[in-house]
Amino acid sequence: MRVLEVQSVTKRFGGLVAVNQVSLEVNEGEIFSVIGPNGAGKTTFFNLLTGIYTPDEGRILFLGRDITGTTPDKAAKLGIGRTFQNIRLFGAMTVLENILVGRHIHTRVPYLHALLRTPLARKEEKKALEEALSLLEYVGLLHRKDELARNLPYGEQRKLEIARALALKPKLLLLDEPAAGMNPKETEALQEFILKIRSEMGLTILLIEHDMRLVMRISDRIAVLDYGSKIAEGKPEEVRKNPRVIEAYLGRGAAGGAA
Ligand SMILES: Nc1ncnc2c1ncn2[C@@H]1O[C@H](COP(=O)(O)OP(=O)(O)OP(=O)(O)O)[C@@H](O)[C@H]1O
Repeated sequence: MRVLEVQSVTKRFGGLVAVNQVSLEVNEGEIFSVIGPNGAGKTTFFNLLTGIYTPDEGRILFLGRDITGTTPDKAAKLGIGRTFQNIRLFGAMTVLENILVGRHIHTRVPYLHALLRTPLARKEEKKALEEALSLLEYVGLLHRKDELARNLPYGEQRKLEIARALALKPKLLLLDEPAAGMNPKETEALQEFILKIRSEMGLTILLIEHDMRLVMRISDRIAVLDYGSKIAEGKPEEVRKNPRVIEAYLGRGAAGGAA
């Protein structure tokens, strides 16, 4: 089944074409990576998928449904979860509270019930709490549940951010540079974690990542953006050997970043 179908999507910022007629399809269960030198348009592309930006041209279909120009809230409700390049946790809230915040859109208690703390509201709250605790246990952060998010080691903050996205029960998970700032050991653990949630939670994953080792190991397919345009797509081995991809990276020199 096709989870995501992007048809010739373009996004301009004034005279700059940040995403230029990009098309791609992602199938159920795939780990699909979007790579490219700095400024290639990767994050803008994610922002188009999650309704932060509306494309100037093109269409986006999610599970066959046209979601072009959706809002971030609706995208989340439909089943698109994401994490951000710069960790966006609520630092002054506990680990558990961060998960509960992520989950609230699935709580179906009418406002008045919540306000009056009716039995229905209390039942929903209990369910939310149980689910949050079991998610924390699943990702290995249960022992941290009462700690403030900002006091967690970096690798665990990243994990918590992913867990918060998982609390929305997404079908498609967008990870924007999850390995950024991680040491090799943390990156390896992250790799195992992504593979685990993909298979055990039946997720489809779209990944932006600069760590080429991780990308090459984990991806089923890769699309390469350069100056907003897709210049290559294929299996890791095909992309690695593609002369246009090599040129795009080498052309930017060492300052252009590794991905
Ligand atoms: N809100 C915005 N307004 C104007 N220009 C923007 C905006 N967001 C992104 N851009 C520009 O669009 C281009 C693509 O940026 P984007 O952040 O999508 O690239 P990226 O591939 O994610 O880069 P990086 O790997 O450095 O995160 C860049 O030239 C950037 O400066």
